[in-house]
Amino acid sequence: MTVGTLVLLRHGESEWNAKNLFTGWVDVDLNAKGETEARRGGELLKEHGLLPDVVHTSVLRRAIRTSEIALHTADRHWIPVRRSWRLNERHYGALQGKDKKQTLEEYGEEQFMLWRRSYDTPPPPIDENDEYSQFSDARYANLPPELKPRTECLKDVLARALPYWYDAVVPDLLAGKTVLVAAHGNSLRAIVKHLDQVSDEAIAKLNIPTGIPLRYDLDDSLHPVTAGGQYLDPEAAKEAAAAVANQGR
Ligand SMILES: O=C(O)[C@@H](CO)OP(=O)(O)O
Repeated sequence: MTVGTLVLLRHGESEWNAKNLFTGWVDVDLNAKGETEARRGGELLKEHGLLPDVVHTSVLRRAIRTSEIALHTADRHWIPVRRSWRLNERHYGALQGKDKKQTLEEYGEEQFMLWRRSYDTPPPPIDENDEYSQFSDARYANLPPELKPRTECLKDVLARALPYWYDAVVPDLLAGKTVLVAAHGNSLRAIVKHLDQVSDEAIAKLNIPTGIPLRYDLDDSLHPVTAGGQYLDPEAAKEAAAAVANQGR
């Protein structure tokens, strides 16, 4: 059996990444740098001959637009698209809209990093009527209330992403396709944790840079041939991942 190739792509820099605000499910757009990163992502796909047959995205603008720009650049704008809230960024609860530096100063390093990177400590829940709540957003109208998050830790993200992974992404991989998944820092960390069987402790140290495609070749059991996959621009990925790790400082 030939298993297809998986390409993970975190959206380019968003308006709120640049302002250093916790974002989560808030539907902010890419900024100009993010659009450039998305184009570069598409060029890398083209240069490496890694041309997606199908794309899966979250229902958030920054991932959708990144995939569109990258695919347009790679001349693959015509491939089938599927979207799911299950690929959304982690819901950041009451931290959505808050400044990362101020939050670090107010709560201290330990609490800040527990909220940002621990596997199972969610931030405080958001109030349904908060200006940054998505409780009444039309795109989630058909979700039963118990599935609509008020906050999420990475463990929650993995639990809601896995049904989509197995129902929608895996069948494409098993059909031998090159599958692009355009999503977010923390939803991609959850998928990487699952693929590479990263421990709950080690996942805290893993950061995904914006706009650089991460290639995974998988064996018949869907285990990565190379642990951690391969960034199409490894040098840029290393530098950009360190910058993500240092946000708030
Ligand atoms: O704000 C967010 O939604 C995420 C991704 O930008 O931030 P962090 O890297 O702090 O988890």
